[in-house]
Amino acid sequence: MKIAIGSDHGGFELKEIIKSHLSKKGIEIKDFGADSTDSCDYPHFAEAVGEAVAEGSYEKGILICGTGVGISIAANKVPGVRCALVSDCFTAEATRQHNDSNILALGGRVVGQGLALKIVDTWLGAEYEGGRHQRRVDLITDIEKKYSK
Ligand SMILES: O=C[C@H](O)[C@H](O)[C@H](O)COP(=O)(O)O
Repeated sequence: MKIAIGSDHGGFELKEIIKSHLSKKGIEIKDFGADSTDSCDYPHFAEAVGEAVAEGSYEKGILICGTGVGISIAANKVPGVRCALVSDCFTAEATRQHNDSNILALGGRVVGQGLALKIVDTWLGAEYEGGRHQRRVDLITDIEKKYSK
């Protein structure tokens, strides 16, 4: 599995912890930045990771900012991205099973490191269920197409 990851300064420390955690599991990770805790702008990283996932270069993505809100809003502007902001393990599992989310967003100032890693493992390990959920995912895609140029 190839994972694209990105953060702003507010998510930088958690990004490094997640990278280390996933590397130990043998998961291939591409870091799209940021490279430090210097103040920067989360939409750049959301766009880069969003495009990498939407075009299929990476199967899934992980994005982290201070709250996870800004970076998830920005990522969801990229057609094909279904980015879920998650702060509990139930939602981590359900958003894969029901929404086929392809990017996980976390708040580096919200969730502790231990919970964040549990969320990442749960999200990566859960499978999309399809069935009745596919109709709803297709309806999301229809909205996206309606507003695309
Ligand atoms: O949704 C936005 C994110 O939480 C940002 O990480 C946050 O707004 C950055 O704030 P500041 O520039 O005060 O560190």
